[in-house]
Amino acid sequence: MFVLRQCLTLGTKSSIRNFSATTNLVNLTINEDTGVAIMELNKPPVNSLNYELLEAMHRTLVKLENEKCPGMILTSSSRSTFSAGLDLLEMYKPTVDKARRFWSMLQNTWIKLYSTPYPTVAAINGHSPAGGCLLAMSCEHRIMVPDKMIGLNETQLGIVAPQWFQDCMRNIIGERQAEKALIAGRMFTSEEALKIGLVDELATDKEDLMQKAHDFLDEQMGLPPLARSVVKVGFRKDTLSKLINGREADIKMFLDNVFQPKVQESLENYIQMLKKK
Ligand SMILES: CCCC/C=C/CC(=O)SCCNC(=O)CCNC(=O)[C@H](O)C(C)(C)COP(=O)(O)OP(=O)(O)OC[C@H]1O[C@@H](n2cnc3c(N)ncnc32)[C@H](O)[C@@H]1OP(=O)(O)O
Repeated sequence: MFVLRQCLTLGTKSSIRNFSATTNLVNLTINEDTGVAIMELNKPPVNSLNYELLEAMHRTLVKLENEKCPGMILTSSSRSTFSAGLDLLEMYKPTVDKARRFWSMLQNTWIKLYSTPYPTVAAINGHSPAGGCLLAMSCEHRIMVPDKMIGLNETQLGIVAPQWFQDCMRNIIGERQAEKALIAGRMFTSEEALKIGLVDELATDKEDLMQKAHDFLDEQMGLPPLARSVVKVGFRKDTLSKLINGREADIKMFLDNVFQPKVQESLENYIQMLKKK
């Protein structure tokens, strides 16, 4: 196993097949011996989730499903950030069609990621606010490097985390902790996130992060896959069905919300603040 992992980090061609989604927004590396996939988000500088990145992720997840992927690590090519969440520019003064198309692709991608039968682990190598936190929470296991921030901070931006974002958090950290975190739009340090169970492990650095992610997958891939996946999907089905059966209502809620003048004002101020940093 050690030899294989070393091949993986060094990128030895004999055991690694590199598949790049047609855009390079997602780098997909599949280990030919183990089948383990590493899905690396690659939209510099901070992997903000715009339509194109979400679509590339969706396409990659469909490919992994078709190829009967045995396990997947979700990570980022950015040095500072796992994902900065939804691309604010997709929500700032969009047309109705653009906003609808964007939200629908976000739903598609989340449904695919949350319902994967195979084990998934988020190797969180940087900050992970809002939609970034959603991606991490949609994996089965979360490992994070120290001194970064994670959480659903929407309230602090004057926007509301959609119900399914909230449900994902509630499923992981429980009703009371989720209520407090969501009302405040609280961001947690890696260490705080570990304490409340929002992440499962801390890693010392990127190498340790990937090692721990592989260890998690090794353990999961040793379990009978069908039984494993039935239990996983069983636990997630209520949260999934709520969105799947209410997709149109969820889009409507997003559109009603995003076009409110107060929301547009908050987005504008926030974008300006980020640009001035
Ligand atoms: C209406 C209902 C919708 C409900 C749901 C919303 C869910 C969401 O996901 S909303 C998005 C929430 N995201 C955030 O609050 C994160 C904002 N970004 C940051 O806090 C920081 O960028 C960072 C901690 C992630 C990284 O910090 P770092 O110092 O490394 O990078 P920066 O210099 O801040 O940013 C670089 C560059 O990227 C732009 N940018 C950052 N985040 C976003 C984003 N989410 N969307 C679009 N663009 C983003 C930032 O403006 C900088 O751009 P320039 O280089 O042009 O200045």
